[in-house]
Amino acid sequence: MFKSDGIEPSGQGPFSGAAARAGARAGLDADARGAWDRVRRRLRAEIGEEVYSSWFPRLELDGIHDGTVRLSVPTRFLKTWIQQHYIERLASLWQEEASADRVELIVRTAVLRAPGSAPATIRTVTPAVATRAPAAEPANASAAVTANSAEVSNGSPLDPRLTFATYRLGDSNRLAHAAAQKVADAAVGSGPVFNPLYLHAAVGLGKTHLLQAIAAAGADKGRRVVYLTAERFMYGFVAALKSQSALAFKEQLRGIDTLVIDDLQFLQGKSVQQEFCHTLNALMDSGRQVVIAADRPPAELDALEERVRSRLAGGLVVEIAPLDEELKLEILSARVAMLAQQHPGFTVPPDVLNFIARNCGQNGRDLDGALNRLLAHNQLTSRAITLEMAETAVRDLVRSSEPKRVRVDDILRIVAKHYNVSRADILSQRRTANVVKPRQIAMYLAKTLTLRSLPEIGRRFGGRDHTTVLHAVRKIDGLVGTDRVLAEEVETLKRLVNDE
Ligand SMILES: Nc1ncnc2c1ncn2[C@@H]1O[C@H](COP(=O)(O)OP(=O)(O)OP(=O)(O)O)[C@@H](O)[C@H]1O
Repeated sequence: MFKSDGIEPSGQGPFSGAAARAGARAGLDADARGAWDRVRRRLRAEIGEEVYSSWFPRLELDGIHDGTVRLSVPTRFLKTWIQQHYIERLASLWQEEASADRVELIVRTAVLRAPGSAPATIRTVTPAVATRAPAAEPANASAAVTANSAEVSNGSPLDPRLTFATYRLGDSNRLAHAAAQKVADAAVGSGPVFNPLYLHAAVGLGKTHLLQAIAAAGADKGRRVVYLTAERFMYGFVAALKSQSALAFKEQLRGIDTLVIDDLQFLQGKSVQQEFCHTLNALMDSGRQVVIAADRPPAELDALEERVRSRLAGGLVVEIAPLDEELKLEILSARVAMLAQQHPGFTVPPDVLNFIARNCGQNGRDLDGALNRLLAHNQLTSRAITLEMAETAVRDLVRSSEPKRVRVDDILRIVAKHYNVSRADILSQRRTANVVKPRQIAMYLAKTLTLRSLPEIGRRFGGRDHTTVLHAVRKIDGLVGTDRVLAEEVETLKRLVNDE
């Protein structure tokens, strides 16, 4: 009996927690590594290079404990596929090579991925035509695995929330948005505008949102649009090969007007890549629009063949940069308005939105997570959303997005040294300008870089009232927007504190 329990549990146990698993992986002993090498070699020999390179390169051994082997993959889709087709085989290989009596297969969380590797995104893959579908449910991998290749070539469903109307604009995404809008606005039957349009960005910065907006707008205009994740393309092609319907699969894909491929970094396997390349060429050569997103620029898609990379780089390549604070606030406000439609009375005060924008991560998904947390607390406890409540509700999210915890003591020491005053000066009641400025900056840093509440910071700064801290935070916050020299000083100090 082989168990598979989905996403990494966060509970206790021999395998629990990111650190434990990272440590387990790093600390695999020579026996485990040797057995893993042999299992892989044998599997590869049995199923052939082609199939192996489509499904197994991202399977990792996380550890062996009490006779149980734990393997992980980055997506739920891969997990389901391997679970359904190869788990028995993997189990008997492990039994033979390491006398293991159990194999567990789990999905690695984004936090656990190896440095530089692709994020563990999970996409809805239920087969459907690329027209407006009901709001996407969480990934339905088993539906994908039982789908056939023809269903795949119809594309994945679109989330009706991801449209141009709900996409917020800032400096970091203006160009990507303009290019996407131009592609979507092109008259039906006219040639492609930029081909391919290639968007790249780190996790959660809105690539899928823009891609789905293009697909939805195209479908609304009557274009035949197919939106697929690279994984789904890969699955469709392999399923078509198996059922000997590859020709039909290719023809269906080549008969569309717009092909939208998401998460291209996940495309793997030589023949899958070749097929992708043929599809790309066939579509582009016959004047159809191709739109692609990935987590890195074409030149850095190391797993892809050079000719695919250069074809991709030949269109318009646009990066979406990290969200700045203003854009985060825009996204948060729009999201609150959306949540309020489903949960009348749900409001989030501006200071809480500011706190989340500053402290709860760098991307749209982090922001969604923080707001969902507030909503849950609000609904479950009936407590109004205040800054204090938010600090408690999202405390762990703040921590996980900070590389390390910053201490107020470090801030005091670094700021004092920088402005050539003593720590005692900062904590004193003196109000001369040369002391007031560093004190206010230190309070601002304490509020923005730590989890301390205003009253706590007041206490750490010589027993001051929380309104004094609030005044300082607001003042520096305002000055940072208008005084470039001060903004640079504050940035330097932040770096010094974070490097501590
Ligand atoms: N500019 C934006 N306006 C509105 N919502 C946004 C914006 N950018 C990101 N989001 C929201 O943030 C969340 C994550 O965005 P999305 O899934 O598009 O990211 P992604 O770049 O595709 O990430 P991944 O690389 O993990 O696939 C979504 O809920 C999305 O709607």
